Amino acid sequence: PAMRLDVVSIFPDYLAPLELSLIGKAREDGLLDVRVHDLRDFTHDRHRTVDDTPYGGGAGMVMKPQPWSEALDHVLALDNPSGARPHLVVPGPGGQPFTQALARQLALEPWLAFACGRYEGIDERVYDHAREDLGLEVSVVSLGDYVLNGGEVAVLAMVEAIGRLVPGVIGNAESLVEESHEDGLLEYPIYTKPSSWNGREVPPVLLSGNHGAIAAWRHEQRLARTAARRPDLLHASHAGPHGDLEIS
Ligand SMILES: N#Cc1c(-c2ccc3ccn(Cc4ccc(CN5CCOCC5)cc4)c3c2)n[nH]c1N
Repeated sequence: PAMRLDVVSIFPDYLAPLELSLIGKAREDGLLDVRVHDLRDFTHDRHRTVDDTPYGGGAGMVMKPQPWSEALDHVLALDNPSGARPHLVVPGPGGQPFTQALARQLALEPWLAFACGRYEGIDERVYDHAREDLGLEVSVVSLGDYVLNGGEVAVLAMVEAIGRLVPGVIGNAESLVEESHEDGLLEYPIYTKPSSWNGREVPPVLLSGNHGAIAAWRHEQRLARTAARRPDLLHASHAGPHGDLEIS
């Protein structure tokens, strides 16, 4: 059965890229069932109001609870005769870090619903309502330590990271194995034809056909790159036989 992904946003067009390329193809192949909903469809005033001023003062606006409550009811009722429950994922600057490990966990779930906030965020009672009244698991997740204006960009990234882990979405499965962050080291440099370009040569070892030497060179390159760019990812298990981190 397809993995179902619902996204609620006041900017549904922001999610249009999910109709393209890999995710788009996975949708055509019935591997992913992606539905985008406009939060304003769940307002009832003439101005389709979704925000208001914060109690207790402070800058900016807060998203009102009622539209979110009706949007979640709609998502839960749509094509859901069994009454199954989605895992509600809410992007937020204060959320738990979105990592490859979390992407792998979420890729195992049959149904994810994403709430894209804007302004200063969503009234806290929506989270309480979702957990306590709707019985949903709710996770607040952050892309990283920088400030965005809303959750849509984060959902595009999360849906791509999660979607590509769903079996069948990526053609050759082996490309999923050899990739950064899977065993904690960054990736090695990659090259393709021509072997000489702009007076620059491809490292000869890669043309040697000596697969042992190629594997050793690639591991060495991954260690060096990780040491240079992400020393935080290096730990004892990457030390060489001499107990040192073999970095040239
Ligand atoms: N994922 C992810 C994100 C987001 C993200 C995700 C969702 C929403 C919804 C609204 N915004 C805007 C926004 C920005 C900053 C703040 C903090 N406030 C603290 C108190 O002072 C005022 C500011 C709140 C809301 C969002 C931002 N940002 N960065 C990530 N990695």
